[in-house]
Amino acid sequence: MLDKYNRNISYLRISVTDRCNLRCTYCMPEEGIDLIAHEEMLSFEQIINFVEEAVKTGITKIRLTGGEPLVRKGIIDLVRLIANVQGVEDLALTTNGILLEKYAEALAQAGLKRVNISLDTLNPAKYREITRCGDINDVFKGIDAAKKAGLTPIKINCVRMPDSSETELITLKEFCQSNGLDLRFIRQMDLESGDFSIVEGGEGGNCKICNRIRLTANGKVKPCLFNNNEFDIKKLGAKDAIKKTIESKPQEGSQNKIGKFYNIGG
Ligand SMILES: Nc1nc2c(ncn2[C@@H]2O[C@H](COP(=O)(O)OP(=O)(O)OP(=O)(O)O)[C@@H](O)[C@H]2O)c(=O)[nH]1
Ligand SMILES: C[S@@+](CC[C@H](N)C(=O)[O-])C[C@H]1O[C@@H](n2cnc3c(N)ncnc32)[C@H](O)[C@@H]1O
Ligand code: SF4
Ligand code: SF4
Repeated sequence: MLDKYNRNISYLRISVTDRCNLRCTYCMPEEGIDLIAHEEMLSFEQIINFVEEAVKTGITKIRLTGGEPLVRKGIIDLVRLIANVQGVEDLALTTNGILLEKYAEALAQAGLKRVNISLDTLNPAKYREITRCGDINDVFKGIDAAKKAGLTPIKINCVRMPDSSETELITLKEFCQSNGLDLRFIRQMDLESGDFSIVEGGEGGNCKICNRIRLTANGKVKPCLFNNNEFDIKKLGAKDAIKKTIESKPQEGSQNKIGKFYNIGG
């Protein structure tokens, strides 16, 4: 469906959970977050119903994200259900990679096409510092498993932090080149100030061609990462919520406070 600026809204990001097995310093506080209550989380049935309605309005590309999508119970079944919805052409997932070794093959079998993996450094100690608890070897094993399962092309998302050294980033670049991975640097966004001037990140940073909407884990549809507008599918129904979301999609990102990434499927 075209929005009022003639952009073709074809990309849906679904946050399947706000839970995560890491605590990246730029994303969430060490003590964790106020979690969405279990009974508030969308069921698979509600998600599939939403996807079916979304496809009718022209969505063809779906990305599962979170939180960490691989900690959602039954994620393989959810992938299979979404992959089977007619009209879904590209089904991808963004992950920290920790659980990929365990799930990559099953995800591919279920119909997932590709993964983007977050990795900000190759230094194990720095990795643990950034994620507060992660073992980088799990990510390496996850990358290998994703390659073997054919979840390609694999994009590596690296958030550039003020203290990222050039040497460190060059090492990561070389690692990606020699392993057939596409590396993308993402500028760290200030989640508190919502400073829009630092927005970057794939095509996501270009509002003029922005083609996406997002669904939160508790059923709010959002037109923009930087806009507080949201439409509740539990109140409005999926069809109406999608329509209202597309109608309200801003051309430029709003200056409002950015929502928390783990909540809105950053
Ligand atoms: N400005 C803006 N940035 C976004 C948006 N969505 C994601 N990003 C940024 O893009 C980064 C990478 O997101 P991914 O989950 O890998 O998704 P993607 O870039 O759409 O993935 P591809 O389809 O593979 O290009 C995120 O970490 C954010 O920094 C958005 O809607 N707006
Ligand atoms: C919120 S995570 C969800 C998916 C998964 N847990 C992961 O880390 O890939 C999606 C992306 O958002 C990025 N991200 C989180 N907080 C950010 C911030 N403050 N600025 C820029 N990117 C951020 C992460 O690096 C990751 O690539
Ligand atoms: S960036 Fe991803 S892995 Fe890191 S805390 Fe946020 S949701 Fe978890
Ligand atoms: S800031 Fe909003 S309008 Fe701009 S690219 Fe991101 S989601 Fe689209």
